[in-house]
Amino acid sequence: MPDTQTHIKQRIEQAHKRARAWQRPVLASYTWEIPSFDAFHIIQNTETSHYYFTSADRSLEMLGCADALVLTASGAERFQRLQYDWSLHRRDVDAILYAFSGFSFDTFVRPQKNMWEAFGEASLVVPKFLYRRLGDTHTLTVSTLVSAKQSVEQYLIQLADQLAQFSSLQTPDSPSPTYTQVKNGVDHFKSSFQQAKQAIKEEKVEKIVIAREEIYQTSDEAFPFAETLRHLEAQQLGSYIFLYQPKREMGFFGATPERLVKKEGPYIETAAIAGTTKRPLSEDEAEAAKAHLLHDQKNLEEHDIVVKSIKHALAPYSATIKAPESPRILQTRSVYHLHTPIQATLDTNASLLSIIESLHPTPALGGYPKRTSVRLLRDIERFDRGWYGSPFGWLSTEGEGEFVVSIRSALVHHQFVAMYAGCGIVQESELESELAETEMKLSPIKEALGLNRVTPGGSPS
Ligand SMILES: C=C(O[C@H]1C=CC=C(C(=O)O)[C@@H]1O)C(=O)O
Repeated sequence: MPDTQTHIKQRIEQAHKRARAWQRPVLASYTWEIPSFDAFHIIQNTETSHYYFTSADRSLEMLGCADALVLTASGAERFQRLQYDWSLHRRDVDAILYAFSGFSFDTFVRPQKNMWEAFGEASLVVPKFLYRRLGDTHTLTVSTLVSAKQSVEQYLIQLADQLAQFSSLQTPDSPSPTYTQVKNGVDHFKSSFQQAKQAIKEEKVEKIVIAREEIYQTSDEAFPFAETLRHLEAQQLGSYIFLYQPKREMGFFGATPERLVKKEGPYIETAAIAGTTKRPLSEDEAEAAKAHLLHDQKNLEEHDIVVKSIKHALAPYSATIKAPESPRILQTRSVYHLHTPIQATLDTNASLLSIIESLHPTPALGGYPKRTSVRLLRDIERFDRGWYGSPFGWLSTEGEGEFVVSIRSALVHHQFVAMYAGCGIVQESELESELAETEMKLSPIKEALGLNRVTPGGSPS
């Protein structure tokens, strides 16, 4: 690929000159079209960090490998800090560049050590190698942070070596660990439920979303990330599939139906997804189950709080906000949700990250009112949510991007896998049905690990 090499060299030379002049490292990047590519094959066969995102309709797929630039931030200002640092770096490149980004649910630091320690409170990564498929167009972007301390030739040799490795990958057997449950989280959930109901009774909150953490120990040090994601992608149609794996032995992944926000120019698309019922096994019962959910007062109330709160969060930025009067049904493989798509047109040049800051957590994951419910959750829940229920997605140097709410997800930490599911609690909620709902919500991940086989209710539309 002589042309590609020449282009990469030119970009690195240019960045090198700037790095000398500006006395700081400068990003260099080059993108070219490549043939179609199996992202999971790369995840399985490389020891680097991996970042993965595919849209619910599978029209967009992104895989990042290794890190060119990692920005982190913490504390209450984490969204603005990350935005500020990103805006400095994004001026370095003349081409469009993409980054993966994820956040913790809360910035409250629990005193005890926990499995989420390596993830931090806010992170943005420009991968060294980014494979991106949009429709039928496949591209590879190579990015590197160039400093004046190293020569242009050294950068070129490193990149060429790494690229060569990708084209000569062996296919080792995928690990197939067995899993032993070490925590089912049921007792904690029951206690959270009682406390949530009490807080609602005392009118501290109208709604609060409590979560359950279930943990397994694996028999094998190597977790089968690629195989698990391949399963989720094939089975959880209509859900976004994501992975943030900073190290071989640590990764957070999931298959979420919930878009937090997509931004294209001034156009914002988001959605309220709250209110759930089991998807029946037979298609004959499907219509009755949908009709019941669409008219169930408890679920409608839970949902309505989310719609109102999202509209309220978007109002300061928006010229128009559009949403249907009543919710529709969103179906996943195991559940039906109440779903209201919401569109807004921005009348400010607010960044994607500041919109995310305003939205997160919506009452689909936190509660209403937002601050009180997040504060209450710190006392109620006795585990760290980490990145569960948080914004995860991609953004470009042009300010566009798409973030999901990272539910139906699991954390791999060495030989442990922690999976998470939550439920919105309102005044009418009942313990047994909420507990059953957490089971339904855990089932996609469990199924992907082979922990239980859920009979499919058909394919989602
Ligand atoms: C908190 C979760 O789901 C949220 C999203 C959709 C429906 C929900 C519900 O009906 O309670 C939850 O608000 C989860 O899956 O862990």
